Amino acid sequence: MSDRLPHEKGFHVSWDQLHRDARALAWRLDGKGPDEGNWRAVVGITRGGLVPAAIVARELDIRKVDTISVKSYSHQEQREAKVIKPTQPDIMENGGEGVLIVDDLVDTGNTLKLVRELFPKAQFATVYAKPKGAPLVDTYITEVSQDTWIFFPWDMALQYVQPYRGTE
Ligand SMILES: O=P(O)(O)OC[C@H]1O[C@H](OP(=O)(O)OP(=O)(O)O)[C@H](O)[C@@H]1O
Ligand SMILES: Nc1nc2[nH]cnc2c(=O)[nH]1
Ligand SMILES: [Mg+2]
Repeated sequence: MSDRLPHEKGFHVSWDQLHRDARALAWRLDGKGPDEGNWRAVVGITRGGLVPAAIVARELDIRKVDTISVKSYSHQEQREAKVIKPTQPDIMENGGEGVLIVDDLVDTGNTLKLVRELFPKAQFATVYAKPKGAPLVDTYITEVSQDTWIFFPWDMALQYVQPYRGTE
């Protein structure tokens, strides 16, 4: 069992909000790459990093997009982080220098710690960050408290809610 449960609060992110926040991340990273402001590739940490990585790659016109698959959670329970699919070998050259690594969020930092060992010279960016993991990210957009669980649009559906004042 994780010592991170239960989460007191929920932060529910819509597709629209995620798109805005991922664009804001791209805006912040624009022109900051080592080669005349450019990065040589974007790597999304699957699965959560896939959508933000695609948005950042589109905004910054980065055509080389790869993935690294890391699994560390089963629903809200944390397990040991494991790489279950690496990137192409050329992405790892020179410690990942010039590579932008994108994830949806950093929580405890376990996932990024593992990926940073593989890419010590890469730039790390997430859309959201919790305080414990925030020092492991170079750039992020929004910080939420450690006792908040972030719900992404792909984990939610529209549904009816009761009005605050019931009709008895
Ligand atoms: O900072 P940490 O405590 O390591 O947590 C952050 C990681 O947890 C989630 O991934 P998860 O392992 O749930 O897999 P998923 O991206 O496939 O949903 C999230 O997408 C981050 O990658
Ligand atoms: N969806 C989601 N996955 C996570 N993995 C670690 N923390 C979180 C979180 O707050 N939300
Ligand atoms: Mg993930």
